[in-house]
Amino acid sequence: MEEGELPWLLVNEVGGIRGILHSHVPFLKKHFHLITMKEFLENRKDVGKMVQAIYLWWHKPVIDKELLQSLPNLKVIANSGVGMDHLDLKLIASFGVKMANAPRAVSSTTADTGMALLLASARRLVEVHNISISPSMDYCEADILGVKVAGATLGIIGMGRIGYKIAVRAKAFEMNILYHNRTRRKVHEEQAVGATYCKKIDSLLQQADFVMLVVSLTPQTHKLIGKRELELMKPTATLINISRGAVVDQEALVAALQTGVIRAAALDVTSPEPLPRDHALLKLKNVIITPHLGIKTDKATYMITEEAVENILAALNGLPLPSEVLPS
Ligand SMILES: O=C(O)C(=O)CO
Repeated sequence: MEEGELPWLLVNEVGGIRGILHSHVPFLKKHFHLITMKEFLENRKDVGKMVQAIYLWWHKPVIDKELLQSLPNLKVIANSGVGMDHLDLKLIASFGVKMANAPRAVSSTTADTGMALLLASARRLVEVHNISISPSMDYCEADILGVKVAGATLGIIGMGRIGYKIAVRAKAFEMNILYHNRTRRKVHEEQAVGATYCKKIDSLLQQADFVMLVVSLTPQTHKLIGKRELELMKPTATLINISRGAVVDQEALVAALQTGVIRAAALDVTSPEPLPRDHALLKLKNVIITPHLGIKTDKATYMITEEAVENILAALNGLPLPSEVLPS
């Protein structure tokens, strides 16, 4: 690379379903020479050795051994979100490549998504919207009775940054808050949001009216919520998932929703995404599904790009990465 030339940043595409947003391009171009996967694949040899960084947008491009081998000067991969379960962290590290995520940018907006799903499910917003726009607009009162949120108990499984921000929001909605986390929060943090620690998930499941999943997907959390756990929940309880689809045994969830083991589910994440159009979950009235809305607001996505740039520039300048992720 010539002195003064911008470092080369590989992105999947610009625009489209899996491309970075057009509105982020001017900012990225201030710092990098942008190159898309299509341009890279057309001229692998010449472009490959120029690329020093990758910005992953919604898990794309796929990082595999072949790609890593074709990028001999790659220094860093920045992810446009907090979950890194789509990456083989050990493989990437074995190429001497650093990795970063974007925890600062994502937490408030993802917490908002969780609360939006909780409220929408409690008050059956999708069902009543459909009633409201139907030609007959006919309903009896029982059709629209929801669940009272104030005074209800929310069980948060995963009390990291996002989980904590959900607790902040739930407190404002006058909910009682239980949480489970690998490590207990400090007492003053618990007190600030009025949250009670449950060492055992089972006790949280038995008490909560709403259970919100906010854990990362790891081998330990894969199918964390299965038939047994669903059966521990109250028949009046609602499951909300904003983590990853694979944290729930989806077949068990379908059965639980069909047979009244639990009241309802609100899912921002499924496995796979999107679900096949004939999937049983899409046919249930007591389910709300959103398309991994997570962080998707204009401001939060822009902040993610800013956080990614900050991490990439740190890595390229040999400085500590503000949000480095190490293989466990
Ligand atoms: O940050 C992430 O990994 C998300 O999935 C946000 O929804």
